[in-house]
Amino acid sequence: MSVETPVLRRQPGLSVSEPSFQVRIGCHSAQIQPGSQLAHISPRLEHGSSFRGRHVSPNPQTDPSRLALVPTAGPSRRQPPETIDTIRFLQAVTASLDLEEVLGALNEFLHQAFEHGGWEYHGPGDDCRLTGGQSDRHRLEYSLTLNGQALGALRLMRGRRFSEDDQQRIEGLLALAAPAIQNALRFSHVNRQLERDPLTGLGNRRALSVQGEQWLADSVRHHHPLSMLALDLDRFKAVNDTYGHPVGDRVLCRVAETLMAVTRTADLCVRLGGDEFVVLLPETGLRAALDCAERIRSALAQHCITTESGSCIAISVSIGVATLQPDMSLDQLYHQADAALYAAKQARDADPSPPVQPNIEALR
Ligand SMILES: Nc1nc2c(ncn2[C@@H]2O[C@H](COP(=O)(O)OP(=O)(O)OP(=O)(O)O)[C@@H](O)[C@H]2O)c(=O)[nH]1
Repeated sequence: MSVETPVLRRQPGLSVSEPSFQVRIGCHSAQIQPGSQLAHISPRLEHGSSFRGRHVSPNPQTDPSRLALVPTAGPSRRQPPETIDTIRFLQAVTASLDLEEVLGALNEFLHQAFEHGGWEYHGPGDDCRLTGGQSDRHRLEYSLTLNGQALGALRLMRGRRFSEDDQQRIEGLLALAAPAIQNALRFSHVNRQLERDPLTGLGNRRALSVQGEQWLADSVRHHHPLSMLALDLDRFKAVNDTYGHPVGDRVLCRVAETLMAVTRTADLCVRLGGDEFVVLLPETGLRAALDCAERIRSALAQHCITTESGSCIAISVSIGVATLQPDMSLDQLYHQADAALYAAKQARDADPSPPVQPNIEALR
């Protein structure tokens, strides 16, 4: 297994929006000089128009929109330069705002031209990794930035070495694709924000719907269990009334932190609104869901929120537990969990002394 060291060039600017675009090669980053624009796309170019470091010429097939990116060093004897239809390339990578589709289109194009066998993409955060094809021996790796924004890292793999010509043409295409990758990253960021509860940072109702429908379909397909907890704080209104909303907000945030701490990374924690939360537990049956509910309850009961005046606010929560039954929809699963929660609250109200049994109910 070898990681190919991309060729470091003296004039490595690969800019379509110079001077702020960089293709960083490996751990070395290239400073773009103003005026180092290389792959300027214009259908009205005279044959043989030359740009610094890159030679752009129209396709000999007389189609003015078909441009070839050819290294100025001249075509390699080993491998004649291939014509790359940049218009079609741009149409393909900009056709969607979905990151997976953008990278799919990019790699399909790269595969046609360079026959790489596999690729891996790591987004700028740790939360996104996309792959295609097969891992292979020779690797070309780039970390991409555009206008100072990190766009993640792309690794291309194939069984034979990438020549310098290959690398130059790949870098030109990455430069062209960079704005599409940036737009897709922004789009996914906006989508994530739409699914986030601004106060606690947990998912919101939309996240529950999007992720829940997917997990429900997976559960049905693979006959795996799926459980849901519906949580509601006990007498939260009194906290707000006594200590004020900012303290109430701190309580809500503490509940969110606790949910995140005691559930698995694979679980989804959501604030539906007010003092209502939902935890969706994939691959989890009723017994394990009840255990999870008890872990949440006891973790919340162990700590209190200290106010500025030194008061200590205990956090108590009621929890309803439900497990997916055949032919149930996500809404029905939620209504089951909510009905169990209602039963837990009723049991609490029937006996207003501090509960001997935790306020956890499951409808079976
Ligand atoms: N601090 C704060 N309070 C909120 C927020 N959203 C809703 N609330 C308050 O949450 C409280 C919810 O109280 P309820 O669920 O009606 O009742 P409760 O006092 O918890 O009573 P039980 O559920 O019967 O135990 C209300 O006082 C709302 O005003 C918020 O974002 N921040």
